[in-house]
Amino acid sequence: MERRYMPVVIFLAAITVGIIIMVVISVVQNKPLYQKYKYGIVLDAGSSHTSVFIYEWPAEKENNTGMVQQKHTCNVKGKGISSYSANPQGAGASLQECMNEAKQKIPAHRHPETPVYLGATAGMRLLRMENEEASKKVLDSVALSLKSYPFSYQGARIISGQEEGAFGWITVNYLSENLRKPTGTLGALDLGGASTQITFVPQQKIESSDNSIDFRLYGNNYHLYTHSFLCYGKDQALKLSMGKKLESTLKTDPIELRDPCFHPGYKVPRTVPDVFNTPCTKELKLANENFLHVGLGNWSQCQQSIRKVFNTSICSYSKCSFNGVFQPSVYGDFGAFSAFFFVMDFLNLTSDSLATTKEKLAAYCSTPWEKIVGNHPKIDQKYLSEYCFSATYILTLLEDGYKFTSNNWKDIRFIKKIGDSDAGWTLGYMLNLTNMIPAEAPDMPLMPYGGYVTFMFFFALLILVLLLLVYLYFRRSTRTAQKDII
Ligand SMILES: Nc1ccn([C@@H]2O[C@H](COP(=O)(O)OP(=O)(O)O)[C@@H](O)[C@H]2O)c(=O)n1
Ligand SMILES: [Ca+2]
Repeated sequence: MERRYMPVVIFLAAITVGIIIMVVISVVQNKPLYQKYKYGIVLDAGSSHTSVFIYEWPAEKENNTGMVQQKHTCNVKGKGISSYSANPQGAGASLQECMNEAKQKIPAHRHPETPVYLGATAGMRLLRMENEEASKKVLDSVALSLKSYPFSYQGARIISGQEEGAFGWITVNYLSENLRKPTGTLGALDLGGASTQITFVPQQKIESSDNSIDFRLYGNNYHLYTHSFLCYGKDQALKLSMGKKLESTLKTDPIELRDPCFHPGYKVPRTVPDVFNTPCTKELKLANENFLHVGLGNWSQCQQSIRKVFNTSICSYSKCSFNGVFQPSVYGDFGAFSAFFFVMDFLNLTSDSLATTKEKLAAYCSTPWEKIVGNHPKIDQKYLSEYCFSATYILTLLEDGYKFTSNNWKDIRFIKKIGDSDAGWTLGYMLNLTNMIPAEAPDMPLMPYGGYVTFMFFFALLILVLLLLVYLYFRRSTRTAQKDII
């Protein structure tokens, strides 16, 4: 190589090394430490069963929207904790299997800093109404059990219906990444076994303070309408509805409850206290008698009978849903989860118009019980027998109760999960209690990380090319100058 080229080679090499060092440093300096995850555990102690949710999020990004994800769920075997009122120790013991699983799923060095919350919903609200002492014992028992694990125990309590509704709303909007954008939010419809919640941002004024809840999240104010109807979860609603029918048939002998919400050919002996063993039906008199529950399979009669559990004749506000509860007109899109999803998904009714949904459901309800059992031999007959009632209840609640119409029926999305995380109140509850949703928007870097590295690389490359061009230009002009001199 000619000697005179040496400075150019050294010059280019130095620039190349410089660029490499610059890019490497920017990558190392700004690389998010994705391997550092934090964890949180929430137990959803529902009326029918308890589920344990494990959430995880990258440690450095905990205040960004959409970063917390569901890592694992575990369904506790057996019924909900409220079913242990006669044997409170059993409630705590029932959690052991899932909590041991949580110990396996979360890295041991994170255990002491991992918060554990238990929130009990409508089943425990009902038990507290019925027998406060027993509900305390059950909560003490689950608390004692949770404290025996190496996690950071943060409490076991009965959450209010407003919390249940509002945190369900936060969950679905956090997961859909609606909270930092100017786009609208998603209303939340949650159907449990013992209560049901409706939560959305209304267009009209909220006339009752009980139904109003305000949040400031990521710099935006949200003024939410929420209501939780105790006794209007699908299992308690079935008791309400059967109770009403029983009242009018108890005089007949032999007692036969001819029920349009059950399939033709369905015939099951039951006892009257089975239906009246809840505070939801307490005003109805209790008689220790047996009756035969007989299915008729008539959808429109079923809907008529269900309408009787909604009192729409009283309202002291400008408008009401039912039972004198204020509700502004439903507005915007809604996510309908938990039993709304389970029931409608089982019947393949999640994507039809309201009219088609009714037609299909009417055909399903009138299908003989024998045929239904034949089509689903593996499903527990208790659950299988209730789908006609449950779906008819869902339609009646949404249409007659909440006042959805055939026009805005399509705005209801029946969902189980958003991404990998279940829709439900638990995620919102944890985000709130760990202060993971800041009131003000956190400062964001100018551009996303990947964009930043790419930008740095191409900018450095551009400088290199420019320098090279400048060098070549000067070399040529020097040569021309030298020629001119010669
Ligand atoms: N795979 C599943 C799980 C639950 N479910 C029902 O979903 C409801 C869940 O209610 P829950 O136990 O959360 O009760 P609440 O305390 O929320 O009222 C119950 O009626 C269950 O029977 C279902 O239909 N299918
Ligand atoms: Ca629930």
